[in-house]
Amino acid sequence: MPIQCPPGPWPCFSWRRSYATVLKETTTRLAIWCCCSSLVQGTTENQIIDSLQDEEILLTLEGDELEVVLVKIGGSSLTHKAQLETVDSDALQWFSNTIKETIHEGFKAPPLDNQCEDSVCVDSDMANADKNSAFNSDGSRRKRRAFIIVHGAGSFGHHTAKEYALKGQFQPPPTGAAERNNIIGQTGRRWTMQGLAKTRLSVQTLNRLVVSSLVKAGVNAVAISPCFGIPRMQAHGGATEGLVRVVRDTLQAGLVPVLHGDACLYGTMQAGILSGDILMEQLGQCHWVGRAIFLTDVDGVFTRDPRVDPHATLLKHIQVDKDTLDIISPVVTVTGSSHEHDVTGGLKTKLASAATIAASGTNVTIVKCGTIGAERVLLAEHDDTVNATTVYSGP
Ligand SMILES: Nc1ncnc2c1ncn2[C@@H]1O[C@H](COP(=O)(O)OP(=O)(O)OP(=O)(O)O)[C@@H](O)[C@H]1O
Ligand SMILES: C=C(C)CCOP(=O)(O)O
Repeated sequence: MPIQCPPGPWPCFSWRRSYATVLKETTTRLAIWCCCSSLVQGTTENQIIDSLQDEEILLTLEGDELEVVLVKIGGSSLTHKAQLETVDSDALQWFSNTIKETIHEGFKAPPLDNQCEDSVCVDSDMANADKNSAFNSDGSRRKRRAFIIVHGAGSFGHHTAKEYALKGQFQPPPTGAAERNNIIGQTGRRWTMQGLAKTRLSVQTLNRLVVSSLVKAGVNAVAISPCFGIPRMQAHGGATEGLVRVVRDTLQAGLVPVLHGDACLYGTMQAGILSGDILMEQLGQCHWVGRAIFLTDVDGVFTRDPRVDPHATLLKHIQVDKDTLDIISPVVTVTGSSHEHDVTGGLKTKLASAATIAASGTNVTIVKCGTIGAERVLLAEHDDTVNATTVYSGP
């Protein structure tokens, strides 16, 4: 059968970019092969097909194609940021219930009326052909929602990090002579590592609360602790391949990965803080991630910090340049977090991560946790009437 190329031109800058962009616009493998092969000179058909096989395009579960949604619940919403190690139980409950209501059944515990004996289970709803069909009534393939969850640290981490002078890191660590110049004495090193150990323990305590709440709600969630869990993950990130692989394997098994900002090594003898916003940036650029959402404690991005300037107005759309990552429009002043213990840069870091994700072709929304608007954003049912900020790349 002749292969029909979808009409171009496609916005391709490199093999990777073209691959990712086209994937988000079509789910037809042959069309992808066709577009890419006509644009990437010197790449043979076999190389392209090998590459497609290496990086499986579609994620499916129980026969359904998955729409993978990457969501970060910020520490400002999940905790009372000013009070050491205090969770906001209402926010956590809202989050777990909302995820349960919006996720594909395949990520949930089986219904109570299913019968399982010696690991062999009979699905009580198996008889319902429509419910279990991989296709919609119009013949199109069913797409069901999967979530990758990242959470911030809030008062489980930022307080301790500040006490031990651990900072958010956004660039790779210095190496060679530059690193040797930074080497601190044994006492300094021990103190820093004590800070790392305590900060990590604190945020892992929150992670356990989040995972417990999701599991209690009936969601099959598992903790993935990035530093020391993902080989070579450091305070600035930098282990994207391993991270992506673990997250993907988890989803494919029908489990919801729950990651968190973390305290990590930075170089060989230093420590620093890996913000959940950096994890969002690393995962949000994957070609199989459909959307990214930041749930925070304000309605979205304002012209200025709304906690400082009551006249600040909400920006519903922010356009970023896909090459420079600069904000094209409108004018926005972002400062760090208004919470005094924050060590990872507040909204400034979030917006930089959002710009990078948007430039890779994934739409990003920033919205207030616990609101109807947030529920609509999670369901992809929002429009301009919802108070939220969408970050997208252009022109
Ligand atoms: N232009 C702006 N628009 C909106 N919020 C802003 C702006 N400038 C600064 N902020 C501040 O950013 C804060 C949100 O960032 P913050 O890092 O605290 O969120 P978070 O992701 O929920 O927390 P965490 O980093 O602990 O996970 C808001 O409470 C607000 O005060
Ligand atoms: C302070 C720690 C341990 C992680 C910070 O992650 P963030 O709250 O997502 O910026």
